[in-house]
Amino acid sequence: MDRLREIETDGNSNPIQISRLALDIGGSLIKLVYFSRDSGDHEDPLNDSVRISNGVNGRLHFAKFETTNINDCLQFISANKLFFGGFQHQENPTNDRSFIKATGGGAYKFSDLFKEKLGISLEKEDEMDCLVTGANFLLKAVNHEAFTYLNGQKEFVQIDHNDLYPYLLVNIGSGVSMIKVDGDGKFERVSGTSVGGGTFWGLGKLLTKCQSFDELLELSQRGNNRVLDMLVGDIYGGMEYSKIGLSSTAIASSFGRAISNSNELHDYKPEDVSRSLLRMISNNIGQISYLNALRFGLKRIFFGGFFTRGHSYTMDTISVAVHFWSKGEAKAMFLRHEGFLGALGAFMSYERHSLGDLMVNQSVQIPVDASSSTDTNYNPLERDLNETESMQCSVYQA
Ligand SMILES: Nc1ncnc2c1ncn2[C@@H]1O[C@H](COP(=O)(O)OP(=O)(O)O)[C@@H](O)[C@H]1O
Ligand SMILES: CC(C)(COP(=O)(O)O)[C@@H](O)C(=O)NCCC(=O)O
Repeated sequence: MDRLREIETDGNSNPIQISRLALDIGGSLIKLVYFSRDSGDHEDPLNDSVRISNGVNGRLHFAKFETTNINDCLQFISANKLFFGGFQHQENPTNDRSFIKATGGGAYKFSDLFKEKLGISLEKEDEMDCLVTGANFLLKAVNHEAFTYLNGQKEFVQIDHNDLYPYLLVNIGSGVSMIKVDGDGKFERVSGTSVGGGTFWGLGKLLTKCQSFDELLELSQRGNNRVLDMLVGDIYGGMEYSKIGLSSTAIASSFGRAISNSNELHDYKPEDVSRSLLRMISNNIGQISYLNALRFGLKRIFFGGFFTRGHSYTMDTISVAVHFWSKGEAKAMFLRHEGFLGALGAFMSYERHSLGDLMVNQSVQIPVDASSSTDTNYNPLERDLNETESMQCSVYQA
């Protein structure tokens, strides 16, 4: 519980003031974004971005919990008094003590629970709207947010604000949503698939008996997909099918090898099962994403959602699929704050609904303590699930 205490004080034991909390309660994970004011001592006189007139300097914090452990999340919010960061209704402050902006299906499902346990109302924001707002904010305001990942090489993408739209946003959460984004608040959900992150975690759990998502991902790193996947060469006697552009090592049928012998599930290593599953789902999402990009002539596809978890094999497979099917025409890009798009969008919706009360400074700096995620060797798997991250920013009176 040290972490809970940590965020109640700054390094000098001054209480940190939390203002504004927003939630994205999804099928698998609850994401929290909240803002804490800097105590004056923390201001950096050399940093313009945290010195905006009327500005309140501070940090945006990010945290997540498994939705099945929602009580831990409630306890976290309560112990840190994060809900005082909600807003009072302007029209009738006595009517409702406070409310918090929340998005995702859980904002509906758990509305009564929040009221009962914390005495706060969840003010619901549309999930797709929040995803787009969060993605646009990150792409425009955060340096080194988007990157490509191919053959183990991570390259940050410089975003040209005047040439950002249109793009395809693919959010891989429990399920997958594909959204054509044409501008701020201008978007259309053009497709989706139920074969997503929940499928990988759910099927993987059943097939490997893994106890956690991280364990399943970690297993995949040690697995070999060729044990279970049927390759073109398996069917064509070691030869390629060059006429239709398939090499002998291309996967002809995911898990197809399991039919060619009398092996039972326990005869396969969980590592190999996890690897084939991750490859199958990532490849499928990459392909469907490309097809949707093709439908609308989009060249840039940004992937968000916590399925990717900054994991090399997942991102590599998605990138290869987009590259292969588009013949190099379309580009897959990933976001460092991958799973927090919806929560950020909900966070930013306070200003829209409170008549321009607050705005987030657009020149967000990545602080030293979050810089591990700009490191090309950054491995989120080495981090604690509920670890809080933060970035320096200003919120100011409009
Ligand atoms: N620690 C974790 N526990 C469970 N699932 C995780 C975890 N980390 C990553 N995931 C993956 O992320 C998916 C959820 O992504 P997210 O964007 O949060 O979607 P949702 O809003 O549906 O919860 C899970 O289905 C799983 O594939
Ligand atoms: C219903 C959802 C928007 C919920 O979002 P999630 O909690 O998965 O992030 C998503 O799971 C989804 O888009 N599913 C795919 C449904 C379909 O288009 O077939």
